[in-house]
Amino acid sequence: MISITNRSVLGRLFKLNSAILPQFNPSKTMASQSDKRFKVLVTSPEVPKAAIDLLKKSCDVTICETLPPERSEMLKKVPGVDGVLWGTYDKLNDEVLDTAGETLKVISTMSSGIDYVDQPALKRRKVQLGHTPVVVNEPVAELTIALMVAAARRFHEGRLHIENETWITWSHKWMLGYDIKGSTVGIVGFGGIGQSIAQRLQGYEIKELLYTGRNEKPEAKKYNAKYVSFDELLKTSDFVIAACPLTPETKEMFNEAAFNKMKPTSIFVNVARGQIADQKALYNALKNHTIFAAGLDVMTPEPLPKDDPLMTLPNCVIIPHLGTATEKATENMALVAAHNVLRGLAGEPMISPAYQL
Ligand SMILES: O=C(O)C(=O)CO
Repeated sequence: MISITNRSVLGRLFKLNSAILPQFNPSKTMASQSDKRFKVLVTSPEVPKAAIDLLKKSCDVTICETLPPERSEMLKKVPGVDGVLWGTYDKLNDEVLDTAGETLKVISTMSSGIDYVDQPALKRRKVQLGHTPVVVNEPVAELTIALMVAAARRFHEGRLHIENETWITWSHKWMLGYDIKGSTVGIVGFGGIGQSIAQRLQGYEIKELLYTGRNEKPEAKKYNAKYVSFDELLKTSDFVIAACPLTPETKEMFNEAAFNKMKPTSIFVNVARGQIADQKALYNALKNHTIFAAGLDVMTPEPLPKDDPLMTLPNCVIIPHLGTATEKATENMALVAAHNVLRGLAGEPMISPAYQL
C-alpha cells in the first residue's frame, strides 16, 4: 500500500470539495502505508503542480514534456508504469495499453467525459479507470447559463452588426431576443451537470423545468423538475439543453426530426459533446429558422475549422470547448485524477471510478 502524506494538498482538496466528495476520507488513505513507490506517468506538462506534487510524495513520477503533447513521447514513456494520469483527450486504446505492458493497473483521465477511452480494452486487461465528474459540474453549468443568454440575446449577431457598421439605434424592433425568466427549460441528461444547471436556474424565475434521460431521478424533486419524454421536451421547451454523456444511444439524437419538433423560437444549447447533434441538421435548422438560435461549447470536429458552415450563422454562438476552462476547475480535476490514481494503486476505492472491475 502507498502513503499519501501531502496534508496541505489533501486538506485543500478536502476543504474545497467536502460537500461534493463525501466519500473522500484522507485518514483512511494515509493509514495504508508501505515502502513501495509506484511508477506513474503524467501525460501532459500542463497538469497543475498541486497534483504532480501530490503524486510525487509517494510515487516516482515521469511527466511528458512536449507541447502540444506528442503521442510518440507518451508511448516512449509509458512502458513499465503502474499508473497513468491521462492529462489529454488523446485516444486511450489498445496501442497505449499494449505499449505500457502488464505493470499498468490504474489510469485516471482529467475529464468527466471519457468517450475517447476504449473502456472494453481497459476492462479486458483489468485496468482500473477513474475520471473527474462532480468537480466539472459547476463550471460547465455556469457556462451553460452564459450560452443560454448569449444565444437568446443574439450576442454573436450583435457583434457582427458592430463589425459591419449596421448597428441601428432608431428601432424598437431591432435585435429582439428572448428572456430566460418565464421560459420553459428542458435539460437532456439530468446527471451532475444537468442538476447543477437546474440549481443555477433557481434564481431565474423560469416557468417550468423539464428533463429527460434514461431514468427518472429522485433529485429532480429538489429542483421542481418534471420528467418527460424527449419528444415532449423538444415540443414544449423554450431552451433545450444537451448535458448528457455521448453514448451509442445519444449519438446524433438531435437530428433533423428532433429539430423539426422544436419551436421556431427555441434555443438549443450543447455543453455535452458535438456528436450529440447531427451538425448538418443543426446548421439547416438554424439557417432555415426552424429554431431561433444555438449556443455551442462543443462541436464536431474540435477544433472546428474556421470555414465550417456553422461559422457563417449569425444565430449560432460558438465557443471553443471552454466548459471546464477555469483555474479552479482545472486544479480540482487534476487533484481528483491524482487521488484516483493513488487510491487505485493503494487498492482503495477511487474518488470517481468510471466502472467497477
Ligand atoms: O470534462 C469533460 O469531459 C469536458 O468536456 C469538459 O468540458
